[in-house]
Amino acid sequence: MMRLMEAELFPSTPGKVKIERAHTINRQFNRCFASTSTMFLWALFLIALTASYLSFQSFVDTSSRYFNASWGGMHWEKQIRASATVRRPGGMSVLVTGAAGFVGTHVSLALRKRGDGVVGLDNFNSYYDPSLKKAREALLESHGVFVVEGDIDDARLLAKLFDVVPFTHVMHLAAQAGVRYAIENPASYVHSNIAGLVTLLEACKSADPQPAVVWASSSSVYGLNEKAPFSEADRTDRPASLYAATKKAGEEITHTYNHIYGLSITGLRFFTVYGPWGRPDMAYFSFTRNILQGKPITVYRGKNRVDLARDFTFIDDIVKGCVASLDTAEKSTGSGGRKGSPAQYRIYNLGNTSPVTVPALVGILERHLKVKAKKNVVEMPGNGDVPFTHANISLARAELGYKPTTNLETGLKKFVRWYLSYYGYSPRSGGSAAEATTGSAKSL
Ligand SMILES: O=C(O)[C@H]1O[C@H](OP(=O)(O)OP(=O)(O)OC[C@H]2O[C@@H](n3ccc(=O)[nH]c3=O)[C@H](O)[C@@H]2O)[C@H](O)[C@@H](O)[C@H]1O
Repeated sequence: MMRLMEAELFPSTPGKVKIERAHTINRQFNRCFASTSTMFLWALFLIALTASYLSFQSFVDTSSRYFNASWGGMHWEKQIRASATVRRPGGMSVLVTGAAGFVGTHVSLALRKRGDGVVGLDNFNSYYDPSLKKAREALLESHGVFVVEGDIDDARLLAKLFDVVPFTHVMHLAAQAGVRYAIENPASYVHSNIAGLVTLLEACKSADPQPAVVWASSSSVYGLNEKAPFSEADRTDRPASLYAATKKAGEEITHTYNHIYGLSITGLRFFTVYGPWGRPDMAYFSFTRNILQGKPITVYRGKNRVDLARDFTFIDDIVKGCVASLDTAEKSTGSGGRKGSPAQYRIYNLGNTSPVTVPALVGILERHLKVKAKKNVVEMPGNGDVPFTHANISLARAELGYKPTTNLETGLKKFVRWYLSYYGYSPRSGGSAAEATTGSAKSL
C-alpha cells in the first residue's frame, strides 16, 4: 500500500495531471494519517479506561471483602469478649478451633460449663453436612459460647482475635479429618493440617502472652506399626495415608515452634472417637444411617480374611483427656516471638485400650437399632486404612489422670439415642425411625 502511494506521489515522468493527482493523494494520505493517529489516541484512551476500571474493580473487591467479612466490628468484638469471660477463680480463656466440629463442640461445652471463657473458631466447610455444624453452633450459643466463622489459615483474623482477647490456651481441633478422603482431596489436608496449623502457630508465637497449645494429632500416625498396643515411643515414620502424614508432620511442626519460640505444646493422639453429635463420615455413623434406611453397608476386611479392628473411644472420655491436658499445660515461655526458657512438649495417646472389630461394631448397632444390617463384606481397598489400632494409655493415665470409662456397647447406645432424637426421621427416607426399623429393613 505504502509502495503504491509512493509510486503515485513521485511519478517517473512529472506532469500537471500527475501533480494534481499527487495533491489529491497527499490529502488522502494526510486524512489517512490523521485517522490513524486518532485511532491510536482512541486505543490509548481505551487502554487507560480498561486499566482504571480494573484497578477500581480490585479496590471494590478488596474493600468489599474487608467490609463484608463475616468478622470484625465493635459488636463482633463485644461478643468475643463476653464469650471469653472467665467465670471461675483461676479459670482459663480458651480459643477452640474447630469448635463446630464433633470434638470441638463437646470440649467447648465442658469448658464453658465449669466457668472457663471459650471462643470458638470454625470455617463451617462442607466436608460433611454443614447443617449439623450449624446445629452444634446453636447448641454452643445457647450455652454462651460464641463461634467466629473463619479459617485457621487467615492470619489477619487470628491476629485480631489475639488482639481482642489475651487467650491463655488454644485448643486446636480444626483439621481436615478422615483417612480415606485424602485420596479424593489431598489439597484440603495440606490447607488445614499443614498451612492452617503453621498460620495458627505463628499467631500463637506472636501473641503476648503466648498461649499454651493443646491440639489433636491422631492414632493414624502409628501407620504400619505392628507392635501392639501402640505406645507414644513407638515408630511413627510409616504413615499409611496422607491424613496420617499431615498429622505426623503436625507433630514435627509443633515441636519446632516449641523449640524456637517456647510455645507450650501438647499433642493428643485420638483413637477413632465416636458418640452423640458425631461425624457423619465415620463408619459407626454412616452404618447407623444405612441400617435404618434398609440400605447395604460395606464392611472392609483385611488380608487373609482378618477383621479390621479399632480402639473406638467414647467422646466423654476424650473430653476428659482434653480438659486434663489444658489443666496440666505449663505456660509458654516466649514473648515478643522469642523463647525464654525450654517449654513443655508432650504427646499422649487418648484411646480406650480395648479394640473391637468392625463386624462386632455392626453387631452392637444392630442390637441397639433392632434392625439387621445388609452387609457387603469386601477386601479393604488400599486407600489409607490400617488393619488395627490399639492404644497404650499408661502415659496419659500417669500424667493426666486419664481413665476411659465407657465401653463400645454403652457408648453406641448413647449415640443411637442421640441419633434418633436428632434426626427423628431417617434423613433420606423421610420415614420415622420406628418405621424404618419395621419397614424395608429387616427387624431382629
Ligand atoms: O483414630 C484416628 O486417628 C482416626 O479415626 C477415624 O478414622 P477411622 O479409624 O478410619 O474411622 P472410621 O472411618 O469410622 O472407620 C472405622 C473402621 O471402619 C471401617 N470402615 C469404614 C467405612 C466403611 O464404609 N466400611 C468400613 O468397614 C474402616 O476400615 C475402619 O476399620 C477418623 O475418621 C479419623 O479422622 C481419625 O481421627
